[in-house]
Amino acid sequence: MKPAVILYKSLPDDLRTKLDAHFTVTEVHDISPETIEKHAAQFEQAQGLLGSGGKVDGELLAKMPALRACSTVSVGYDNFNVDALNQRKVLLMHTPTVLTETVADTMMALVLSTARRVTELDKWVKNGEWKKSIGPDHFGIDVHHKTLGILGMGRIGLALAQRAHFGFGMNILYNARRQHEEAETRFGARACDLETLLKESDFVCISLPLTEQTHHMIGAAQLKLMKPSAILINAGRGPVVDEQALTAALKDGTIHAAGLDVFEVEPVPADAEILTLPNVVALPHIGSATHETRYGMARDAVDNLIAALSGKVEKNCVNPQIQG
Ligand SMILES: NC(=O)C1=CN([C@@H]2O[C@H](COP(=O)(O)OP(=O)(O)OC[C@H]3O[C@@H](n4cnc5c(N)ncnc54)[C@H](O)[C@@H]3O)[C@@H](O)[C@H]2O)C=CC1
Ligand SMILES: O=C(O)C(=O)CO
Repeated sequence: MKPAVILYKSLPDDLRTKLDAHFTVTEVHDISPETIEKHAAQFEQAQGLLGSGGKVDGELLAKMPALRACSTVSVGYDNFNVDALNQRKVLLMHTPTVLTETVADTMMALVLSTARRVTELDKWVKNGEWKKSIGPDHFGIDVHHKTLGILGMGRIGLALAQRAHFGFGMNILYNARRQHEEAETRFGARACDLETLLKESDFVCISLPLTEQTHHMIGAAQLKLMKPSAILINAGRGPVVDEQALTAALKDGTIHAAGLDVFEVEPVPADAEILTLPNVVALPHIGSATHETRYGMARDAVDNLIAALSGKVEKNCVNPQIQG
């Protein structure tokens, strides 16, 4: 008999066919309390869980006694209680690598669009405001040869450094818990403490995971250390930045602008004050959202679940140590 699996994200047809070939699949809209109640028997029998978003915690695990593996269609896994999974010996699979370059592209897009006021001036032209050549009120600031500081020098941070250094001749600073030899050799990146990075960077770029340590790592005190001309880019997770403090800093000129792909609450409420600020470029968490990359993530998530439930895990596992 094929193992039972709960799918909570729709998949391209060919990948769904592949999943069906290996498992008995119950597709649900999400993993909300309503869905769990409605499909209680399927959740109870499921050995696998595949999807993205939604909390996977002790409460859910209690309703899934047969669960052996979770496969998230994401690299970030802050919505999973990894300790609870470890206790239950449930494997957690994710999709690093496949999305790295695309997310770095998105971060570079935020760097360019904030510095050169792309979205603001696009609206200005479309609203018929272009009556003569623009003056200093509408000028942007240069990106090339400036200093870009990276918080989270992992896969995405490294891909961003490559673009910034080779594409735009930028100096790279980074703050990390360990020295990153590859970044230093390839891009001349300089390791520094958080305070130095904030003080010296023209662009502070966040590609950090959300953890207890990174929650509100950037608040009012840190924003005050930044140059008034500096721009903050966040494509890691919203709660790494105290959004209230950021809103205040953007309003009073503590910093120049922000480019945000992630927010403390997602979807960000339409009436959030931060969305009213002209010096904010806001994206709806689309860091990895290209046709090619989203397909690659879904493909890897399917392969990851097949590997995990057949005892053949070789890569993409967050907690491989739990295997017997
Ligand atoms: N906006 C979007 O659509 C996307 C957002 N992400 C976010 O980006 C994050 C990073 O992804 P990857 O680069 O693939 O992960 P990674 O694990 O390769 O890189 C994360 C880096 O952050 C560092 N780090 C963690 N805690 C730290 C701390 N307290 N202080 C300093 N450095 C710390 C790690 O040592 C690591 O080098 C994901 O966890 C996810 O939250 C990822 C993909 C898409
Ligand atoms: O992969 C992730 O962590 C995302 O945020 C979406 O691509």
